[in-house]
Amino acid sequence: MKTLSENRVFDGVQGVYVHPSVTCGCEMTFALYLPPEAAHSKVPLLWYLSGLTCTHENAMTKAGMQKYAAELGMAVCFPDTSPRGADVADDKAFDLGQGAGFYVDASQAPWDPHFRMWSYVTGELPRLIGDHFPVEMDRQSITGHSMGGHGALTVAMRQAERFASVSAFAPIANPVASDWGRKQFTAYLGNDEADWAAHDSSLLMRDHGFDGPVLIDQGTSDQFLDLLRPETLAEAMAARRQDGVFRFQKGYDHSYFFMATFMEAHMAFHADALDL
Ligand SMILES: N[C@@H](CCC(=O)N[C@@H](CSC=O)C(=O)NCC(=O)O)C(=O)O
Repeated sequence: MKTLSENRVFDGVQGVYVHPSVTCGCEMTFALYLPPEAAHSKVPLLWYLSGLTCTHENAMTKAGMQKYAAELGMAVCFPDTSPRGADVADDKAFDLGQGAGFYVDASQAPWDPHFRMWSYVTGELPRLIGDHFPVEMDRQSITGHSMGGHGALTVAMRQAERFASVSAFAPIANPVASDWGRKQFTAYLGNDEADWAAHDSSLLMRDHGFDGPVLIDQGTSDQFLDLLRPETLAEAMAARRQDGVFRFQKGYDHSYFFMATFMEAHMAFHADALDL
C-alpha cells in the first residue's frame, strides 16, 4: 500500500492511499479520515459508499464529514466506486462501467475480471483497513449516497453482524424495478433476475430487514426520484416494522449540498448506535 497524500484537518489526518487489489485485479484508491483520538487509541469506523461518477474524492471533499468525525472520535473510510484503468472494461454511459460498479460481483463478460465491488467492500478493503490502521473492526457503521446508498443498505442487511447502524442519502432503493439497476444488473449479473434480488434493498428489507437502527433521508426535489423509487423502500420498512426513520426532506435535490445539510444528523445517529 502507498500513501498518496495525508493532510491535517480538524486535528486528525485525511489520508488517500492506493493498493494492489487482488479482488479487483487492479490498483484501487481509497481515502480514510482518522480523528485526533486515533493517534493514541483505536476508534470506530464509519463507511461512506459513493454514487455514480464518484471516486474516493467526492465525499471526502464535499460532504463535510471530517469536522463531525473529529468531534465524535470516529474514522471514516471512502472507497472508490469501481475498478479503474486502461485494461478495465468501460462504457460510454456514465451509469455503467468505471465509476458505476453498483457494489456487485460481475459474472458476465467483459465485466467479470475486475468488477468485484461486493467482495472488495465486504472483504478485501475491510481486512486491509483493519490490518493497517487504528480502527476497531468490531465497531462499524455504514452510510452512502444514491448508488452508494444502495450499496450501504445491501451490505448492511447481508452482513448485519458487522454493523451497528445503517443510513442512506437518496439511495437507489429498488434497482430491480428501475433503469438504475435493470441495465446494470443485466450487464454485470446476467438475465436471470433471481440473481438480482440479493442486491435490492427493498426486497432485502421486506425479507429480513436490518437488526439495528436505519435512517434514510430523501430530498423531495431530487431530479432522479423516479429512478430511486424511495416509496418502495419506505413501504418495505413499514411492512417489516423496521426500527428506523424514513424522512422526505422538502426542496432538497440529489447534490452534495443535500448530504452536507444532513450529514451531522447522520453521523450523530451512527455515533449513538456505536455508543460514542
Ligand atoms: N452526470 C450525471 C449525474 C451523475 C450524478 O449526479 N452523480 C451523483 C450520484 S448519482 C447516483 O449514484 C454524484 O454523487 N455525483 C458526484 C458529485 O460530486 O456530485 C448526469 O448528468 O445526470
